[in-house]
Formats: sequence, C-alpha cells, structure tokens
Amino acid sequence: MDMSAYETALAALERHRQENRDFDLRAAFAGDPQRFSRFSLRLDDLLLDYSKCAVGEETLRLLARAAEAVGLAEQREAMFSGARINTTENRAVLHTALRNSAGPVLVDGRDVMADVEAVLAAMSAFAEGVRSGALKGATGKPFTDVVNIGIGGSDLGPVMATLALAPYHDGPRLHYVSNIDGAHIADTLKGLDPQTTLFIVASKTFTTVETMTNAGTARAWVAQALGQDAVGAHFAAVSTALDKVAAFGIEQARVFGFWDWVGGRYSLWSAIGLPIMIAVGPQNFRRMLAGAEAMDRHFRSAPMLENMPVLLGLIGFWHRAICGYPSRAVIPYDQRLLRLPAYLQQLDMESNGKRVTLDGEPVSMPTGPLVWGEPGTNGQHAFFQLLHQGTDIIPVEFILAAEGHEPALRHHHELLAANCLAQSEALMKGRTLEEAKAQLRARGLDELQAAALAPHRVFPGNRPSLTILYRRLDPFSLGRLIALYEHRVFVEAALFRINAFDQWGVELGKELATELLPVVEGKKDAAGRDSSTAGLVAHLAALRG
Ligand SMILES: O=P(O)(O)OC[C@H]1O[C@](O)(CO)[C@@H](O)[C@@H]1O
Repeated sequence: MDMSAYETALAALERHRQENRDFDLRAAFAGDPQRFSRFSLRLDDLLLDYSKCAVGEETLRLLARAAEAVGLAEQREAMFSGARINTTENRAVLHTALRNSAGPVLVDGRDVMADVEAVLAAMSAFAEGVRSGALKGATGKPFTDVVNIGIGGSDLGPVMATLALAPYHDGPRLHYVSNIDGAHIADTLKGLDPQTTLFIVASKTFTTVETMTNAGTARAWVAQALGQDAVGAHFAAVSTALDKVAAFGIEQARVFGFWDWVGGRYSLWSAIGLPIMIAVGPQNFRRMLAGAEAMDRHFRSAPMLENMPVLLGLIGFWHRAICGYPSRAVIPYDQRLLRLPAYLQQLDMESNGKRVTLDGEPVSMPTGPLVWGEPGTNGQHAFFQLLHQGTDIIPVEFILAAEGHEPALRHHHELLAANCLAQSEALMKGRTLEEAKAQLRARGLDELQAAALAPHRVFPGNRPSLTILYRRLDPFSLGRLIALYEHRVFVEAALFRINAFDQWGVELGKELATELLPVVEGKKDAAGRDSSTAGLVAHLAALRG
C-alpha cells in the first residue's frame, strides 16, 4: 500500500470528476461510434457493457492508478494464496479453494484440497442417497421434501441458487426456513409429512439463535409425530462447529463440515450448498463450481482493465466514493434471479458496510452503497419512476440471459430482453423538454397545454447503468456470475481500504436482543432502559393483556 500514491490518485479522481461534471452520455455516444466496443468486455459468452456509465479512458486510468496504489494485485494474490487477510478475525479467506481444481491451496503450510474434495464427495453421496430414495426416513419412506434451516449466509445463497436453477431441479422439493418468526416454520411445515421430510440444519457457528430455535421446533415436530428415536433419520447438519452439532444430537455420518476460512456470505460453494446439490444433483453443483472457478482464473490473471470484476469494482468505486451516489440497483431480467438482490445485499453490504479502515481509522469517503433490486420487468411497474425522474442518481446493473429455458415461450423472452435494453437506453437518453412538447403537440394539444404538461414528461437521462449479458442461466453461468460479484466486492473493499470479511456490525443488536428477551417475556422490568424502549415494552405488554 502506497498511501501517498493513493491520496494522489484520489485527488486526481476528484479533480477529474469536477472537470467532467457536464459529461453527457448522449454526447459521448453521438461523438464516438466505438463507445460500446471501447467500454465493454467479453469473457466467453459473458459480456459486461459499461459504456452507459459516465466514464472515459482517463477515468479508468485514474481508477486503475488508485487500485495500483492500494496494491490490489498483491491483495488479490494474498487472498488466493491463503494469507490471513481477514485481520480482525485472524482468518484466511479461501472460498476460491472450494471451487479450485488446479492443485494445492495452502493454509498455514497445509494443503486443504484433500479436505475440500472429501467433503464434496461425502455431500455427493448423501445428496444422491436422498435423490434416489436410497436414504429413507424412520418409517422406511423416501424423502419427498427437504427443509434447510439456516439464516444469512447459511440461507441466502442456497435459496437464491435453488430458484435460479429451477430448470435443473430434479430432486425432492426444497424449502427454506430462516426467520425466527414462528410464522416461517409454521407455514413451511403445514402440508409436509414428517415421515418424508428431511431437515438440514445449516449454521457455520451452530449458535445462531434463529437457526437453533427453528431446529429445536423441527426436532420436536418430528419427535411428536414419529417418536424421539426417529429424529436421527430426519436430520443432517452443515457447520464448522462439529462439537456443537454432536451436542444437538445429529449423528456424525450426517454432518458436513467446512472451515473458518469460508465466510458465511461466501459459503454456498461449501457444504452449505448441500440443499442446492440435493435439488439439482452433484454434477450440476460441480458445474456451478466450475463457473466460479472460471471467473477466479480470469480475476487472478487478466490485466487490470481487461478484468471483469476489477472493472465492475472500479466503476462501483467511482459511483460511490467519487460521484457520491448512495445506492445501486441490481435488476435481473430473470424471474429465477428473484433472490439475487437479497443475496447480493448480504454479500456486498455485510462486506463493505464499514466505517473504519484496516488500520482502525475512520474512513475518509463513503464506503459500500445500499444495494437493492427486484427482477425486471416487475420493477418497471414499481420503482423505475424514481430511477428515471427522481432527484437521486442511482446506477443500475441490468442482468440478462440471451435465452430462456422455455423454447415454447420465446416471445416472452424477446419482450423481456427488449424491456431490459429499453430501460438502459431510456436512462441514458432521457427525453428533453422540446421532445416532450413535440410529442404532446403531435397528440393534438395546443401550445399552452403542451407547455404545461411537458415538464412532467421530461426525463433528464444521462443516468448510468451497466448491463451483464450471457447466453443462459445454467449452473456454470450462475457460478460465474456470483463469483464476478464476490470479486467485485473484494476490489471495492481494497479501494475503500476496509476489511470486507468481518461483520462486527451485526453483534450489538444480537447482544441487546438477548438482554431484552426476559424484559419482553415479563420476567424482568425495563428499568434503566431508554424511554422509547421502555415505552414499547410497556405497550407490547398492554396489547397482550
Ligand atoms: O451460519 P451461522 O453461523 O448461523 O451465521 C449466519 C449468519 O449470521 C451472520 O453472522 C450475521 O448475523 C452472517 O454473517 C452469517 O451468514
């Protein structure tokens, strides 16, 4: 890390931004027919088009200079080679080892690949047993339904990927329970048969209160229907805390481990992916790993400005730290990527929602943006109004597959794609006052009426978006897409100079919830708490009578 080079690069970026405040995307496209080819990048069928972002060659050069100053390439190498880059937890960060097929990966001098392969093999055998019906419940019936109980990283990845890969789903039905709200497990269990239901308790720490509470409820549900002795046949677990799993009573052969060098939000490639594997089969799961590995190889070796995660990260940093845009919207034009925005929220916001640098000093710039989104075209009929005409500029990331999985519904897919492209074009081009007036006149309005209505129909345009386009949402391309976003988060964290791999910000609320439980239960009074919390506790109690 060269601090003075970094500060110089940031100052140059700020100056560049000031000097280009009137950068106009329309003019940029009009003045340069090559803009798309100069500001887009391909990796096989995967295309990143960032030409509709307000960047030029100089912007990228300056951003790359900042990345060099923070030692991005060295930091990347440190991650891949198993250095303990998660300094506040003294851990290596090696989710890339989980999809590595290219030889040893050392943690503290020890190759972890044999362990990774052993767990994958054990998961595959178990998944095949469940899928084929060879593994049965206590009453001898095969499993028709699998319920994964986990939260955060032990839920969001599998939920997202199971839905994304629905066309490949040929295993039993999958259900996910995460919320401590009893409604979640109650609604899930309704209609399930304990004889044919398998539970996977997924928790890295095996202490998370939501997961442990839901697992306890599930265990009681099985025991009540089939007797205590039946429980073992209906449970499996995924965790790094094997001792705690044993204490819960899940038998050793049904426990799939992973390691402290796999962060929760980076864990779907590990045994946390077991429900995905049960849904789509070990082969498709391996294809997903292969897609991620392809992106790892590209990230590790491609030159800075031909490197997709690096470019995505540089542009994200530009929008957030230099332009000051507070959020970014991720809009997959793919109904099966419904849960991708929620998944990316954890990946990005739990990683980069930090306020101190690696040295513990307050950061000097805004860090991770608010990440949000919904699939298109639905979002168009909800929040796109604000994207087009609201007062904030929100960069949009469009995600689109060239083909759907429903050849008979090709027309749907063409409409979907046309809408996706139309939205990014509309954000960029906008509509001027004159164009709005002309349109109204053409509809027969007189000059006065046109003048009154036109301002409401003006789109400022010049709003940034990028588009990620690939052939098809299959296991390989899903793995590649997720790894692209993982590495993008890494690049932005390096530029922010923060630790992307801890999450201390989730702890305080957990501690206070533990403290408040006896108060809410009425076993302790609220003395000493602030008047709002005490007032809420009192009102809660009054409503319950
Ligand atoms: O897998 P566990 O240990 O139950 O944790 C679940 C989630 O909780 C968090 O620690 C946040 O509360 C996440 O980082 C993690 O993915």
